[in-house]
Amino acid sequence: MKTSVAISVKKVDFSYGSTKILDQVDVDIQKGQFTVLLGRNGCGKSTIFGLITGLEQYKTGSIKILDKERKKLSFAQCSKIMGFMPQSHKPIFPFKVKEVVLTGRAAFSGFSPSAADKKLVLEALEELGIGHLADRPYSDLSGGEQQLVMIARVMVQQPPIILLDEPTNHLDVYYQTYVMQSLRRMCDKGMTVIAIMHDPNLALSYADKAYFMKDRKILDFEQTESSNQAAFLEYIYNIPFNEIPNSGKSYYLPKNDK
Ligand SMILES: Nc1ncnc2c1ncn2[C@@H]1O[C@H](COP(=O)(O)OP(=O)(O)OP(=O)(O)O)[C@@H](O)[C@H]1O
Repeated sequence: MKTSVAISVKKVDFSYGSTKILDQVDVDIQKGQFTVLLGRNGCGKSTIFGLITGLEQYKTGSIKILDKERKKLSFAQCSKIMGFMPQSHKPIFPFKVKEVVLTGRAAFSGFSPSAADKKLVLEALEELGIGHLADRPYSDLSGGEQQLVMIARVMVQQPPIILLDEPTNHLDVYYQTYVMQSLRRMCDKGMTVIAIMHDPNLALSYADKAYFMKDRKILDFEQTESSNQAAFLEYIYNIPFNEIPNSGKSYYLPKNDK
């Protein structure tokens, strides 16, 4: 039976050596939704992405990508289903931006990119508001510009599922908004996007679904058993928050009683 679930994680444990990072983690990522994953530094967010993308191996439990057990998918199959932007990427050669983005098409076009591949590259750069960078050497760009190029590189793969590890961490407020709106539009067209983020307000403003990690588990922001969501955020981040109503939504700011 076909489901509406893009990624299903069931009862997954994971340790680095003797240090347990995930304990019986369960989460279902819905197709066509913009899902965000937050939590304190070192809580295990990138580790979950590593298990989903195959960079790390799970020994217990199950991870299904579009109904297929991830362990049984080849690298080539995974790269057609999932696009992944890791947290850090080191520029080595001074390739032009458009050439770097074109490498995102490699799984489809090999070493002979077509005119259609090149058109996709320029469209992705325009979609992210960085068309003007197309001919610049990638290694000369600022950290934020490089990050936008890496997002474009994932977009041109046109996979049904995209995983982004901190897509907005180097961006100014303008580009943070630009990227979040762009990811929102991609989900509205049917793509599944999962992003690791650190700013709860930015994440909650655009996402359909928010999960937070704490104590080796994943918790659903909507199904918190805390008395309210500010209390839930206090539990996650170990600092008190104020809930600030704003145009029918809530913002959460750390309390500053000074
Ligand atoms: N290859 C590794 N070997 C040993 N420990 C690791 C390894 N990778 C990560 N860890 C540890 O596992 C824990 C979870 O790391 P992970 O990168 O998943 O956290 P994170 O939630 O993504 O953190 P951040 O928000 O800081 O990026 C951390 O304590 C980290 O030090």
